[in-house]
Amino acid sequence: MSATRYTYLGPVGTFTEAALHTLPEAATRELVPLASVQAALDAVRAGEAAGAFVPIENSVEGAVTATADELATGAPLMIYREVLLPISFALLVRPGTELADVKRVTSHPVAQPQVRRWLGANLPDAVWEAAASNADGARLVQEGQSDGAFAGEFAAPLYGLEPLVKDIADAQNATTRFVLVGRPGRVASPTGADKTSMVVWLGDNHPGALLELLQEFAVRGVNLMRIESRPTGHGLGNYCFSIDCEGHLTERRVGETLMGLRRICPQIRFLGSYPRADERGSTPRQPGTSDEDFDRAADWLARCLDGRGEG
Ligand SMILES: O=C(O)C(=O)Cc1ccccc1
Repeated sequence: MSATRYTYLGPVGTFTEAALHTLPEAATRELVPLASVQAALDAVRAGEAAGAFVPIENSVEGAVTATADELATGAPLMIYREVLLPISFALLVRPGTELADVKRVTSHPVAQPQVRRWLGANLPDAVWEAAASNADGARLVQEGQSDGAFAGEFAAPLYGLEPLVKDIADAQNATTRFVLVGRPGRVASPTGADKTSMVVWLGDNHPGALLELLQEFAVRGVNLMRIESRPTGHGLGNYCFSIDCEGHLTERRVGETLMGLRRICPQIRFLGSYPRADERGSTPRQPGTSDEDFDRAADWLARCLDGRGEG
């Protein structure tokens, strides 16, 4: 086991690698590119690496399903950090290629919806093929298996390619979220601007089941940041919910929410509390939801037992 090794979605030149380098500790780690999210996570599960850095969510396409599903149902892992990276693509080609020569293009599937309109307008007849990552697409172009790769401009020199078109992004401000994942361990102390992730399974299918789940957050003033349904794989209509909320597990309102979910749901997986990467502060606290409010209520309850519950 290497305590200093981080795996990531490779090969070299992915956006994932660029995002990883924004973490200060990356400078002192052995960074190992692997061919898939699964391989990166499995290396952590096997104890061959201390962390895996992988994409999890995109502001245009939504969940990176390979990551979301692995975290929900694979052997347990936890999220320790997140990084947000604005993404714009360059069309990377072999030197000398002109736009008219580009018949086949490639990218990671999550990138395709971000360049779809550009493709329709500029290369309507080109065939798009999936690559294991955007940098792997660049490698496919280098090897002649494709003519153009949508990837970071920074990947071009790594694969002997040139950016034929730069700044391709159907949606302005497209952002991808990446996470550093490790084996389950101690949750880092709260920073004051934290996020908590979990996966929750609903029990029997009855009217209001999802509402009951959401109420656990609402009554404690916990703001949801993301909720996404994912099929459980056990037949049509069977879903679990991948949820991010504001706050840290050590906050009473968050802890009590998770306990509430634990009581009403057949299964819940805590995925970590970690510093949120966006600079926006938490939404204003609802009255009656601070740690002090919870403590005062607990004190009052104890006093009730002694007949001192008034006031
Ligand atoms: O990191 C990469 O290059 C990837 O292939 C994952 C990805 C896909 C789409 C946008 C950002 C990152």
